[in-house]
Amino acid sequence: MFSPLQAILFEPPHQLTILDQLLLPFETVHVPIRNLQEGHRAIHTMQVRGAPAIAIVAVLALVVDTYAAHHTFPTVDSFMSYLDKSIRYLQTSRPTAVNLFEATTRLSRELNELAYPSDSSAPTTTTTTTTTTTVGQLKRALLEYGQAMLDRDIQDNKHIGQFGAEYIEARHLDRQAILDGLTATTPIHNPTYTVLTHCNTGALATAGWGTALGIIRSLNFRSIGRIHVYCTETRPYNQGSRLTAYELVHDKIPATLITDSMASALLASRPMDAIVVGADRVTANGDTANKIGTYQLAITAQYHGVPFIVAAPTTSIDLKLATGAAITIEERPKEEMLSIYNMRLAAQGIQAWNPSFDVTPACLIEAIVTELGVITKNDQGVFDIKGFIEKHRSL
Ligand SMILES: CSC[C@H]1O[C@H](OP(=O)(O)O)[C@H](O)[C@@H]1O
Repeated sequence: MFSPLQAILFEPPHQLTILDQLLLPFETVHVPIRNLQEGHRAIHTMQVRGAPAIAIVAVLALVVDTYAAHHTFPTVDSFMSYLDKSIRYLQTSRPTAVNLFEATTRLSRELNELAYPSDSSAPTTTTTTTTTTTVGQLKRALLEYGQAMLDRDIQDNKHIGQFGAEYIEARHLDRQAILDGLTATTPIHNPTYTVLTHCNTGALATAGWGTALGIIRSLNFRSIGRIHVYCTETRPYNQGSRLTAYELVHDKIPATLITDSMASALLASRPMDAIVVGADRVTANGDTANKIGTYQLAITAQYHGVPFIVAAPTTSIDLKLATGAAITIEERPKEEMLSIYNMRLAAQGIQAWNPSFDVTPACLIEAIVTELGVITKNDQGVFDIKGFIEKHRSL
């Protein structure tokens, strides 16, 4: 049974259904995903979107496809060959978010290790019994991998929410104390936290709770009645006005919608505890690809002395890329910018540039909130993301 903010419903092993986000908030329509092609199309057309959500839908589309009654695999090799071809196809759906690539690459590695165990490490014995993996075991492993992605994402987001809320509370006291000349330990009674967010990074972009919006949810839970959220429209897909506003109203979190062009004027007009955004791909140095408009929010945050915080599960971190210069930025059809709901918004004949993401350099980012904790810059003023992950994964 779908809940109102649920983007993905998986009823293993055969049924995957998504909420068609192109129609929100005006219509609630659930769409079955029965095979790879339908999964690829749902991601490519942005019926489902959000870096974590598209990775989960891609893998679960592969699950329901391989479990389809008509789909038989006579040998392990035939299954693995189909898996490899399917993963390459799914990876063509959208290029910028790393989550889909990370999830499917890890899936391929794990299933190959299962299908073709390397016995080279096995001790030599006089009588060897080789246990061959069956297609059924591989399909089961694929199903469990997809289910684990759903479960892990929600847990990651709850941790991100907790770490991020605590960080903003601490910064609020620090900032308030500085503003009032008080010591950082001076209790500030009845603080009101004001945060600005961009795009949609909530339950609709993930398996639940959300990343940047997950931080806002956690902050709201801890400070009921003492938070006000500003969200940008996020043209041209309007993730903010259509999806984030929808989630904030659903959760009864006090919030105000602004146009993208109002952000600097907003920061100039009132105190802002933080700008909190999501991420599609964070590179090893902390450069972050996120929804178009994020970069200019980071610039205005810097100018106004407002903490700029990125919320990113480690599944959105790409340590293979040294900097953001190497990130592929998706360009969407210009028609998505020139019209809305089939209504033309611009003069006929005008050209349009429609990049779906931009890259915010690490120098404009104060903190990266992950499920392992908050990454801040070291004494050299840079992020050591690899070192942070290795340290916290070993704990
Ligand atoms: C936790 S969602 C991360 C990221 O994905 C969104 O992009 P899109 O709506 O195009 O899939 C946006 O950039 C969010 O910040």
